[in-house]
Amino acid sequence: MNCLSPSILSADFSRLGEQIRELDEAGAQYVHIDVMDGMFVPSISFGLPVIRSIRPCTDRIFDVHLMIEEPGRYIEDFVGAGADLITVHAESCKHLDRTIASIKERGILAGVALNPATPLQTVEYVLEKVDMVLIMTVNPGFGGQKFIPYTLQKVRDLKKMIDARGLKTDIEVDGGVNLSNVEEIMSAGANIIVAGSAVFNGDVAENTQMFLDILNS
Ligand SMILES: O=C(CO)[C@H](O)[C@H](O)COP(=O)(O)O
Ligand SMILES: [Fe+2]
Repeated sequence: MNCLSPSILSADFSRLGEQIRELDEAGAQYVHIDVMDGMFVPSISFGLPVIRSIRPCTDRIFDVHLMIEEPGRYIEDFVGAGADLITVHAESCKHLDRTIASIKERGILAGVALNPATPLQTVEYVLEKVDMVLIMTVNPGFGGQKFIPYTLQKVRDLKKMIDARGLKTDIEVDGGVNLSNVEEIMSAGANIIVAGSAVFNGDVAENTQMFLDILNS
């Protein structure tokens, strides 16, 4: 199934609850929550108290993308705050296998993210252990960047790797996705689509609906 995961990094934070309810009513299946620590990536976004406070706004899947150093230190806290799916960057974990196990032990979904230049081989041995692989299609740290074209081939190669093993692992793409390139990205094999600026710039409900029409076509 194809799902939309709007990134609230581009939301109007003064009306965050209201905007999340708008996404929910428009039918977005996930809410993508970008946590940045100013170390793994240059920016600092928001963290646990914000996630806790928006949790009552929707029952949609909280898709928490941790762009923080050694995320293994905080898994319990993010589960407690309401995460349904936690994605950690392979580049940020000294012990990726242990961090994935710590997410799965808590009964939620686990994802592993790769920066654009990180080889797919990095997930080769843990592929069976995760529910999702997130292919970064921009360098992480900011919303509103331009999609990096070579990452499309990476999505195709990952899809091949997953199919060859008979797995059903989800492929999420994140960064620079818009209404003009989303079809090509889905054709490459992605089934969970993150979009921040393309959803929140303009009419949120209308943009969500336009993405969902493409995802469901
Ligand atoms: O992880 C991210 C940045 O590191 C964001 O999820 C991503 O950039 C979404 O924003 P946009 O769709 O505007 O590119
Ligand atoms: Fe993200």
